[in-house]
Amino acid sequence: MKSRLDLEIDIIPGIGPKKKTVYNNLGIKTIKDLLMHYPMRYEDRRHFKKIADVHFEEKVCIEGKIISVDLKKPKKNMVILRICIYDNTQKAFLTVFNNPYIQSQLTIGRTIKAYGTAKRINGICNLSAPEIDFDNYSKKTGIIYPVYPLTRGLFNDEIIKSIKWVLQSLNIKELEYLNSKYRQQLRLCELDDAIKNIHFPKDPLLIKVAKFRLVFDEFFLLNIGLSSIKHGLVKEPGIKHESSEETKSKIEAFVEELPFELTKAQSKVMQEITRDMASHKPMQRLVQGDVGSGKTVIAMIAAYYAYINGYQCALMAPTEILAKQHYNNFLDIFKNTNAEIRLLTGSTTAKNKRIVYEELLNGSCDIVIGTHALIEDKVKFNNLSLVITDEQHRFGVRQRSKLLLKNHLTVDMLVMTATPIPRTLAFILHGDLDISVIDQMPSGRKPIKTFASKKQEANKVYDFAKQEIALGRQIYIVCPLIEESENLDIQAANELFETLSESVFKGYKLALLHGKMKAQEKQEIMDAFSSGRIDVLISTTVIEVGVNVPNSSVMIIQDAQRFGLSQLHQLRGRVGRGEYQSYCVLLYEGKNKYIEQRMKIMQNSNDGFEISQKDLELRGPGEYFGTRQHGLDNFKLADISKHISILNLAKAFVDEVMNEDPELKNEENKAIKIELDKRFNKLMG
Ligand SMILES: Nc1ncnc2c1ncn2[C@@H]1O[C@H](COP(=O)(O)OP(=O)(O)OP(=O)(O)O)[C@@H](O)[C@H]1O
Repeated sequence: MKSRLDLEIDIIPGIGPKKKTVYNNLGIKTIKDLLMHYPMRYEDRRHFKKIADVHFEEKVCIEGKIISVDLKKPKKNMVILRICIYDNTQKAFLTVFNNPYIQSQLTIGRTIKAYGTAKRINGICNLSAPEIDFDNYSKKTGIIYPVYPLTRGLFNDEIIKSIKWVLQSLNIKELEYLNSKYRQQLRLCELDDAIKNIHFPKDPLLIKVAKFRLVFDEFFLLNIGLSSIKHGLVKEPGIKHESSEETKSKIEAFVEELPFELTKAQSKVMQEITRDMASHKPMQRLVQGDVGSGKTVIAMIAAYYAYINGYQCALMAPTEILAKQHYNNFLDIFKNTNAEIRLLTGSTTAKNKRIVYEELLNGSCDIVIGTHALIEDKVKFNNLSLVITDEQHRFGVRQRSKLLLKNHLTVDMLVMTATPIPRTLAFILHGDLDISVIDQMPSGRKPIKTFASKKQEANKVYDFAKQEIALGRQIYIVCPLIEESENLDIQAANELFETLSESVFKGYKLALLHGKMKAQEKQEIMDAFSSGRIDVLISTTVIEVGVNVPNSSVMIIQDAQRFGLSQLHQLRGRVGRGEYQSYCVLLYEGKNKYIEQRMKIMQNSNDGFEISQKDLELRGPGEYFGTRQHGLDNFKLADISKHISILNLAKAFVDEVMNEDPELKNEENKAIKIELDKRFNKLMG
């Protein structure tokens, strides 16, 4: 049976069709939505002050007996009441404009309570347009008063009245979905109490208790939802890769032949992946690592493992440049194997595409590397066992699950991301994946030296860059993305390119790279830069994603104040990839504490995880994660930068419940399942 709480809000007295539309504009359709429209702040109006003790310019509650009322009509349609009250200490004036209701209630000697900002007029306390309580009037004083997000045509008191009606007339106990055993274990209050107290708290402590419960709910439901997706997707058994001694020694030999020794962190992640691939359960693993921590080689080992088992592997990169780069790296590392490796991107000619399609279908191609071109319907595999996506950018969980659903659910899936996010948060963004972390850099890397410099000092920075060029190195100069339009952005890059070619870098080999260039043109420029034929590459943020040119040693970022810290860290990671000491110069403009603080963080830390944690704290989750859907924007109270401990509690509880009862079929979890089905989609946006 449908609960009355699921009914639309127009069952509430006073909400007609017009008001209903106004509420709808706030996203409030049902009674439940209304209950979840939480106050954005509170005014503590519990205590009354004696008029003699009132500080001016403060917001106060006062009460006193009416001793006189003065009525003025300065204009047509304007009535001003000046009510004089006295409380045995002093008198005060309440100035009320155009309020016939109050006017009708005023009798000398009656006690009146008011809340407002106290001003001193002629030495006497005056509250202009105060909120007034008579004994029988809806309370505005003596309470903690909730202040709600509003919209045009809706007043705070209307919301208060509507919510009060719901709390008095309907049974909100039925909202509870966690049994008392769980609540006790988690030290959570009951949901109906949380809702009552978040709206009408008698004590500030009760707001805390209520918030704790409601924040927990948001984290818990999103998380258990993601976890259910994971369990739902892995119902079918997957491909079990052979894990015999022979296979193991083949992998060891492959690793042995790499031009470097794996770091401990890489070895650990390799173990995690090969263990997943050797099991029947389809792998769904995310590899997180700082820029340059060596994720690609991990992908190669996984691909090799699939290959020696006679299966095919597909690697999907976000851009053509990256796909090509991976392709070349794979060709190099696999040169002593017989693996057939192909590239498939948007710019592959129709003829070559047909050939690759054919080879994938008949099984003669072992490893295919490409862009989104790989998920076209025409691409059919002979015996695919491993899909690797190099995300670089964060995809929403939903997009990825779509991608998975469209493809082969039972194949092993490896996701690589170069956007380190705080460990505590990774499971929210990637809650549908198991997570491996490469938390160590290859040895011998010299940490990049970072400097922040005012824009006016750019010429000094360019001189330094020239010294590096003289040593045989190469330089990146990054122009900011101008938010309003990509065209402006390109125009700015063009202008910088023209100016620098004509002035400080006259006689040097400069090139420009931006997002709107044709794929082939971009590729040619990147090839020229990779092979050392260009000294200075001026680019928009295109290069943020994973380009590897070990000879480049200086990264100059223009208008660095416009970038997020994580993005700056990503950009910086384009240098320091080879044997040379590398530098990153942040050219910035503007003077404020916030900018300087950010520049300092970049100078002091080279750790992507730490930087992203700071970035999150400074910018808040909304901006940090951008506009992509991930469920976080839809939290009402939960804030991942503030509520880490509640988040951890929710996560631990999700793990506990899902380990015991992954399909949420047990009696005690049935209500959770119902709540999840109702609320998860809302949380996912
Ligand atoms: N264990 C290692 N020892 C030395 N060099 C390594 C090691 N692992 C990887 N490398 C080298 O480090 C460089 C960066 O590796 P890779 O491109 O895989 O990094 P990444 O983690 O994908 O970085 P990004 O996210 O920035 O693309 C490459 O030139 C690679 O050959």
